[in-house]
Amino acid sequence: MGGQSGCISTLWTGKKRQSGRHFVPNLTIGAPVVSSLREHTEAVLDCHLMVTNPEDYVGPLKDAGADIFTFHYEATEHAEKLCREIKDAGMKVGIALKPATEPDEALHALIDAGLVDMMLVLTVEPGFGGRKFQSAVMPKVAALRKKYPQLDVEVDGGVGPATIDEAARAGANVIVAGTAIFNAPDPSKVISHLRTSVENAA
Ligand SMILES: O=C(CO)[C@@H](O)[C@H](O)COP(=O)(O)O
Repeated sequence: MGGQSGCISTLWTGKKRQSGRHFVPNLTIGAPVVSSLREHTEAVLDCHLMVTNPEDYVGPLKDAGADIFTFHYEATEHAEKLCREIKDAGMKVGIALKPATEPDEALHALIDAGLVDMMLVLTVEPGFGGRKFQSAVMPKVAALRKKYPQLDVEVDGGVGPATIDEAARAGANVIVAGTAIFNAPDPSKVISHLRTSVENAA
């Protein structure tokens, strides 16, 4: 979505990494799957880590070929150090916020310092696909877009044809969608719909 910033509108079918360690109740994929995917695609591998100690995964995901390492702001006491480690490893930094987490002064300082490439605003409680989009989170998206026109702002959770316009109007330029795409009779049609909505909101 160009929006105020001219950001390139894109729709990444990012790889979700919901490895356990108690941040979310379910285990899904890990670095070995990312590494296998890397061998077959040039696509952006945007790895959203829903893990308790994200610091432990910088090396494994770097070695696996991840492009974006997105960790949960709630899952570490050392966000600045982790941002620097991710960048030193040659990956982009994403910071994810659960619906109830608002950006605080420390997070704004990280973004202002240029340590954050993307903010992931979850519109569902993390862990499982197919949950209902929480419109109440949109003001957080809009505030981030207003304050940081150049920043990639990603929305994830319950995004589909019925909710994409709301997310795009709020300022999201990176969209994560699972159920809406994988359950669709024609997934490519849904992807085009999502991409068009983001581009039109620019
Ligand atoms: O994994 C999460 C959040 O933890 C899900 O939000 C998926 O990333 C997308 O799922 P859908 O809501 O699009 O089915």
